[in-house]
Amino acid sequence: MSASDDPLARERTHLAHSRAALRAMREDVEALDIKDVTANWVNAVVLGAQIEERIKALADLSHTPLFFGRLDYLHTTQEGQRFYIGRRHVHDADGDPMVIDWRAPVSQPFYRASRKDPQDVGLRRRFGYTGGELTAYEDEHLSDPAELERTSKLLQAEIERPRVGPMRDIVATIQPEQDEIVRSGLAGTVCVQGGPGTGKTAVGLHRVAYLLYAHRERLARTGTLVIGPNRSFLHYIEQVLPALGELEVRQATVDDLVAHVEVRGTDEATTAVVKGDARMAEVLRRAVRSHVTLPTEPLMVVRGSRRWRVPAHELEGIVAELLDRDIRYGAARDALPQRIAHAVLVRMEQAGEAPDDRVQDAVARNTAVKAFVKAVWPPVDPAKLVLRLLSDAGFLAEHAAGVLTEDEQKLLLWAKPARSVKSAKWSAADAVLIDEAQDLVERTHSLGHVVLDEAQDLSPMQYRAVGRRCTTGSATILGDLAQGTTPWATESWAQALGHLGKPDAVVEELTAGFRVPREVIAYASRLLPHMSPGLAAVESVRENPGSLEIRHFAPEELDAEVVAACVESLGHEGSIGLIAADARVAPLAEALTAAGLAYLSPGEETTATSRLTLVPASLAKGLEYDYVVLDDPAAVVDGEPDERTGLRRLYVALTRAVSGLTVVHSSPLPEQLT
Ligand SMILES: Nc1ncnc2c1ncn2[C@@H]1O[C@H](COP(=O)(O)OP(=O)(O)OP(=O)(O)O)[C@@H](O)[C@H]1O
Repeated sequence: MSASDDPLARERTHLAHSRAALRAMREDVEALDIKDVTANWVNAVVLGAQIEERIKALADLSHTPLFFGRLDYLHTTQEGQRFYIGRRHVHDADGDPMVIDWRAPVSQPFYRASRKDPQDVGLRRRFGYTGGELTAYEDEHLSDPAELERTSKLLQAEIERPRVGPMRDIVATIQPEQDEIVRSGLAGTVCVQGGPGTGKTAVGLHRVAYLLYAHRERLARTGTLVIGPNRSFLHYIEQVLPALGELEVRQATVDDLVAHVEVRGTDEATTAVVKGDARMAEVLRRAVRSHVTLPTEPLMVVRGSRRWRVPAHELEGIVAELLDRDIRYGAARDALPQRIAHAVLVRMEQAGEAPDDRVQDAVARNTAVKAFVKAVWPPVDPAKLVLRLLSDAGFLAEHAAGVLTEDEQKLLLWAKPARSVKSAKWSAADAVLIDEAQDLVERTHSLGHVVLDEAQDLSPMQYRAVGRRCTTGSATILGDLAQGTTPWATESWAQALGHLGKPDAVVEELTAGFRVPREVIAYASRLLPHMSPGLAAVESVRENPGSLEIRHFAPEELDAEVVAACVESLGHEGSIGLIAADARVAPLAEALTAAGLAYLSPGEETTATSRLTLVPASLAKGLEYDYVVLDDPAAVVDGEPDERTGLRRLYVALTRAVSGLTVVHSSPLPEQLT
C-alpha cells in the first residue's frame, strides 16, 4: 500500500506538517525585532516578556500529541469541513488552520456528537499515540445507521493508563456530561456533586481553560483562581492548566486567601464550629458598626475670619444616613468628611458666598472635621476587632446577644486573652473571621471566576470568604457530600451555595467513575448508607475489574505485612500509595525505612524510579494511586472525633486506587464494611 492509500500514513504526514507549521509559528515570533517599535526600555522589557511567553506557549512538547482527534463534517461551512482537534491552534503559512483548539466551537461535536444527535458529523476519528508517535486511529461514522455502537478502545486505554507523576489533562477524552459543565457559560455558577473519581477536579480545571479561551480579555483583567484543600493537592494538580497552555491561573488554599495573620493555634472542634457558623458574620457586623457614635455636639469649622456651625442633629442625620446605607464601613468613613463639608457649604451659600469644589475639599480636610470623623467614625483594624471579641467577654456579649447562646460565647473566648495581634495564637478559623471583618471595612476584590474544589469541607464562614472573591464573577463549586470530613462539612449544596452568595447556581451530578475499579468502589460504597444516606454509589466505567484484597494479621505482624504489601504492589506498573491513619504514619515510616524502601510525601512528584508515597489519611483527599495499600481501616475511623467522620475518612481512603487495593489490618474491620 502506498503512503497515499494508507490512512495512518496520511495522518502521520499531517502530523509532520503540523509540527513544521508550529515550528514556523515559533520561529516567526523568535525572529521579531522589537528594537524599532519600542520607544523606551520599559516597553521593550514588557514586550520582550510577552514574546518569551508566546514562544513558550508555542513549544512543541514532543511527548504530547499535537492533535488527538479529527472531525469531518457532512457539510462544508465557511470554516471548512475537516478539522484536527488538539491542545492549541496551529496554522500554516497562509493562515489556514492545521490544528484547531479543542475549545473552539467547531471542536465541540468531538465531545458531544452522538448517534442520536450527530451534529452534522460524518466522521469522528480518535488517534492513539505512543510517546509522540501516532500509532493508531479509530473511526465512528455517526450518521451511518448501519454502523454498530462500540465503546472506544482508545478511550478505554486512556482511562486505564497507569498513573505516574502529577495529574494529567483529559482533553482527548472529556465525556459528554463533563463537556456540558466544561463549556457552560461564564455568567453562571455551576456546582458539581460527584462521587470519588467522577472527574470533578478534571472538569473544574478544564472549565477554567475553556473560560480563558472564550473570554480571554475579560478574565485577563479580572483574574481567575483555583482553590484546593491543601498544598499537596495543589502540587498534584498544578501542571494541568499549564499543559493546556494556561499559565496565569492562581492556585491557593482557603487559608492562603485569608492569611491576614500568622496562624499558629488550633481550635477544639466545638469552638471551630461556632467560629465557622454564619451567625458570626452578624456578630462581626454589629461589632464593626459599634465603633460609630452618634454625635451629640455641634461642629464648628473656622475658615478665615468666619466660623460655621453645623448643629448636632444635622450631624446625627448625616451619620445615621451613612449607617443605613449598604456601603462598607471604610467607604462610609471616607464619605463622611465630604458630607460634612457639604453641610458647611450650604451654610456658606445661604450667607451669600459662592464656594466651589475646591472650598468643599478644603473644608473636608479641615482639622476640626478630621477630628470629628476620627471621634465619630474611627478607623477599625479587623484583626484588633476580632482579638477583642475573643478576649473581652463584655464586648462579645454586647454584640453576640440574641445571636449566639451564652455557651457558644464561652466557647469563643480565649482561656488566656491575647495581648496583641502579633502575639495572639490565631487559628485558621480566626483568620476567616478577620477576613470577614476586613470585608466589612473594605470591599474585597472580586475575581472573574473562581473554582472551589473539595467544597464540601468548608464552613459557612469559609464559603463567605470564597464568595466575596467572586461577587461580580462566577464560580465552579466541586465536591462530594459523602467525603465531607470536617465537623462543619456541609449537609446540602443549597446551604453551601447560599453562604457563597450564589443561591441560583445550577447543581449538576456526575455519576460515572473514572478512577476506582468496580470491585473496589462496590466495597467502599458499603459505607455510604451509614454516613451519607441518599447518595448514589458511583458506577465505574473502567473495564479492568481491579483487584481487591483484604488481609488480616496479628498486631505484631502488621507493620511488616504492610511493608510486604507495598513491595508486592511495587511489582506492578504505576504509582503506589500507602494510606494510613495519621497516628500510624510515624511507625510505618520507620518500618519502610528499616526495610530499605524509599518513600515520598503527598504532593512530591512520583517518578518512574520513585513510586511509593506514604499518605496520612487526612491528606488523601483528591489524590490517586494505581495501587493503594490501606493500613488498618479501624485506626483510620478511630482517628476522627466521631464515627460518621471516621467512616467518611475511610471512604476517601478506600477510593484512591486506580487498579488495585490491598487492605492490611490487625484490628477488626469496621462493621459497616463487613
Ligand atoms: N473523561 C475522562 N477521561 C479520562 N480520564 C478521566 C476522565 N474524567 C476523569 N478522568 C480521570 O479520573 C481520575 C479522577 O478524576 P478527578 O480526580 O477529577 O475526580 P474527582 O471527582 O475530583 O475525585 P475525588 O472526589 O476523589 O476528588 C483522574 O485521573 C482523571 O484524570
